[in-house]
Amino acid sequence: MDLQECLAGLLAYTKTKAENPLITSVEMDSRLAQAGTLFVAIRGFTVDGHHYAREAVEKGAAAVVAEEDVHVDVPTVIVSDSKRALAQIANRFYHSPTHDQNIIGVTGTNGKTTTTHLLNQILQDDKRKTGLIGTLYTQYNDEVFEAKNTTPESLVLQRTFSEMKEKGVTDVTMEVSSHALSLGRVRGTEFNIAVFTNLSIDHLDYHETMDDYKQAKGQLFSQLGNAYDKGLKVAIVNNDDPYARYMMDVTAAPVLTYGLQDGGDVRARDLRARPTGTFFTLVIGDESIELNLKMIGRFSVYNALAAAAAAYVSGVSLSVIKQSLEAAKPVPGRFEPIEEGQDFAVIVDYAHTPDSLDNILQTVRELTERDVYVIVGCGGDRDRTKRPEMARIAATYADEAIFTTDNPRSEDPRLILRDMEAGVEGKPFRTIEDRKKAIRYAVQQAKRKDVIVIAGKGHEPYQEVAGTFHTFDDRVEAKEAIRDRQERER
Ligand SMILES: CC(=O)N[C@H]1[C@@H](OP(=O)(O)OP(=O)(O)OC[C@H]2O[C@@H](n3ccc(=O)[nH]c3=O)[C@H](O)[C@@H]2O)O[C@H](CO)[C@@H](O)[C@@H]1O[C@H](C)C(=O)N[C@@H](C)C(=O)N[C@H](CCC(=O)O)C(=O)O
Ligand SMILES: Nc1ncnc2c1ncn2[C@@H]1O[C@H](COP(=O)(O)OP(=O)(O)OP(=O)(O)O)[C@@H](O)[C@H]1O
Ligand SMILES: N[C@H](CCC[C@H](N)C(=O)O)C(=O)O
Ligand SMILES: [Mg+2]
Repeated sequence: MDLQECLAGLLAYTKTKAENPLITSVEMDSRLAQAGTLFVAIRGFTVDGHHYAREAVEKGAAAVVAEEDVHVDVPTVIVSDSKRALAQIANRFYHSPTHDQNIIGVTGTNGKTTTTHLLNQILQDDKRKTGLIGTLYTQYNDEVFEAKNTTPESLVLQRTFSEMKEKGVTDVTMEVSSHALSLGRVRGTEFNIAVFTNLSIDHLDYHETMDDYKQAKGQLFSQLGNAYDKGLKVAIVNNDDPYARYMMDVTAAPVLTYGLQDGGDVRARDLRARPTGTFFTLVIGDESIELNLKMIGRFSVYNALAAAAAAYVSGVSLSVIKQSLEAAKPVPGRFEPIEEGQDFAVIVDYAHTPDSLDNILQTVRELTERDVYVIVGCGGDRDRTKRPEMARIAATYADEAIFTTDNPRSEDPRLILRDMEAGVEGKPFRTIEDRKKAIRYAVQQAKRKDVIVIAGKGHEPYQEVAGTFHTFDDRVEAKEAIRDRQERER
């Protein structure tokens, strides 16, 4: 494709040279530039891509897109917003890959990874060729690719859709983070279905107010638009969430609601929670079917309903939805039980927001009368308002709350712990800064049938401390601690 064709979607720009070179790749990172690359300079949070334009040209870039003249020997296309231009160029360069795929975007504070996994599984069980993009990985065609972000930058995203399309993928389920929406990463992605899970406190370091956070999430629904050029477009909204009304108001697409209260289009009737699973009647319009979920907790029912609703509007039958949800395996690091033959329970979970912690601890409390140990920390360089809240919730539900380090990143772990401790009034807690020791302590103390919840890091295989990623996996640590205890008791 030549430069002019790449630029066809842009309404206004100026060019420093008239030449029209052949473009063989589009890159936003100078380190990836090669002969024939169109390099797009982005002003980032850390550095300014404009400073790397010269390096890109030295590596062979045939043209540059930038917000100002970068004084290089190849044509420079000057635009007012290079990030917006990148999304349009990427979409053009990869031939609008999402135009003829079924694209389902899931947004919300909690439950995106779980819901997308359930939905991807249902679509696979319906014999579709599926793609999955999210926090854990990008997955299609039996291949798994590492994910840097929950929702990748527009360029990577369009490239991924295009590769998926080449491999015959028809249905793509993806997590859409609020960062992605606010930073324009999904511009150019043509969604058929947008799903809203819930909204609660998180990322207030980035969004500053809940209103701003809500508006970012809302963009997925306004982006659905009212155009029917791509066939079906549906907004699927959790009716029981206080922000549901907003998501419905900002979309012109038809809305399907779900929830546990009466009145939702998709709902769970006669819910029965058991330690082994959750039983309910799945009702969609005037159809209904009995469901035995292996997952526990009301929050799991919400995720199952969201996945069922999106599968249903994608044309999957209720019987396939039932079979798939009943067989669903736990998502790595989400309420994942650790079994090493011990006589107490250990659960690793990714709850790193007040709402998610509240949900899982409430679930655990409902299931046991025995002692509950909660090990939790809070991430550094992230929303500080979460810290006292998460500590308060842990201390409220736990018989023994143990505060520890999560990913301190550039912050002093002791100061993060002080922020947490400030949220606890009149309830006992213990602080063990070293996460390994915190896990070992709880494993050592637990009596028969007690429950240990290790929250906040789920699937993460590392601890990020002052710019270094140290190998650390809660699941591995828990197993080792249990084995050591068993060894000692033998
Ligand atoms: C705050 C934020 O969102 N940062 C994202 C941003 O990085 P940045 O702005 O710091 O980029 P930068 O390093 O300043 O680089 C600017 C430009 O210069 C270019 N460059 C840089 C160096 C060089 O030698 N040559 C060069 O060309 C870069 O390629 C880039 O185009 O752009 C990068 C590329 O797309 C992202 O990977 C990165 O996400 C970082 C890793 C991150 O932590 N993001 C978090 C906040 C995030 O987005 N999280 C959400 C999930 C949150 C949730 O739901 O819980 C997510 O979707 O992942
Ligand atoms: N529907 C839900 N409502 C509230 N909490 C939930 C829900 N589903 C899962 N959780 C809790 O939130 C945690 C994170 O779940 P999940 O990874 O599915 O969410 P996410 O939205 O993808 O999170 P992230 O934005 O960090 O990627 C789980 O480990 C669990 O504790
Ligand atoms: N996507 C979330 C993950 C948080 C996970 C938690 N372990 C932490 O480090 O705070 C974030 O980047 O805010
Ligand atoms: Mg996720």
